[in-house]
Amino acid sequence: MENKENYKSGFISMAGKPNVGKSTLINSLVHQKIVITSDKPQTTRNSINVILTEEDAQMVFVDTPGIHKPLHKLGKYMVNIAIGALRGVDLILFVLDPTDGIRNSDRRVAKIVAESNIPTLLIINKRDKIKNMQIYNREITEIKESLPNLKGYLETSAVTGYNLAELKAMVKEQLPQGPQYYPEDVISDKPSRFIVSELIREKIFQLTREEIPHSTGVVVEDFKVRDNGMLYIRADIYIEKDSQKPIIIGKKGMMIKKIGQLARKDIEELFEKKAYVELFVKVRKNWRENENLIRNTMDFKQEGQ
Ligand SMILES: Nc1nc2c(ncn2[C@@H]2O[C@H](COP(=O)(O)OP(=O)(O)OP(=O)(O)O)[C@@H](O)[C@H]2O)c(=O)[nH]1
Repeated sequence: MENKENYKSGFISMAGKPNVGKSTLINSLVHQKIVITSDKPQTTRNSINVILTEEDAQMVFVDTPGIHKPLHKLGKYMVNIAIGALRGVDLILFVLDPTDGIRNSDRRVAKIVAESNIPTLLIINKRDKIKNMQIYNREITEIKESLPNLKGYLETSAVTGYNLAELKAMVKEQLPQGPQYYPEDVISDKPSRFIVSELIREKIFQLTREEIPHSTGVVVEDFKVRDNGMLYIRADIYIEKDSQKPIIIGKKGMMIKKIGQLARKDIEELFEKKAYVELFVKVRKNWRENENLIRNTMDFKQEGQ
């Protein structure tokens, strides 16, 4: 940890219901794809630190699962992680997506954010999709008034980049003076194999529908650089039912091939190396209720990062 004069640093937790754009905002702020996104709610399952280091500040963004009413043990785990990630941070970015209306689910998150008593910026995201902001005035004012530690308000678009420079400036302004927690070249606190398992999971979220994405877990069993400099990755995809197997594998193996191809593209870009990705599908009945398997898919093996 390096101490520099007049240097600012801190941990910034994202808070919001699922699908409001928390992960997309982080990727856009750091100009790199580190955390996964999809058009389906509950994509993020764990908390991940994404680090943005600049001349005068280091911002550690904590991506969190969306806060929702959990339906299974995995969901409870996710919500606990999201709420836990608000403890002890320097700033909360509370993200709303009004395109879906401002609802009780947002008010429940507002209550949790208010109770944390941590300085908060209220972010209205997906501004590019909103024609008339006026119609949300009443609900937004109500949410603002419910946050005793509100320090700022901003409308953004994580997709077009609208107001993201302003957002970064507002974040910096709120951060205390502090040390550089991570070396300059570190972009995430998670090991490579975890990020790889997330990239594979993202493709499943993007390519499959209904209960399939949410029933899937990915564990990277092998991650190594071969003598020829190529990355070799072997991963298991867990599903919950035999009937889901033909869907993940697809006709003549086309679906699993596509998942592997798209994941390989992202992996090669991120690690700047050619990669070989081998995927296996395994049925583990009700794995989302199984503590050990949840940990296997959420956590990671420490060796061979
Ligand atoms: N038009 C538009 N779409 C956005 C914007 N931000 C995010 N999205 C889209 O909204 C969807 C959800 O984005 P995510 O970043 O995965 O949302 P999240 O809040 O991290 O979701 P969870 O992981 O479920 O908590 C994706 O399809 C994004 O492309 C935005 O500013 N404008």
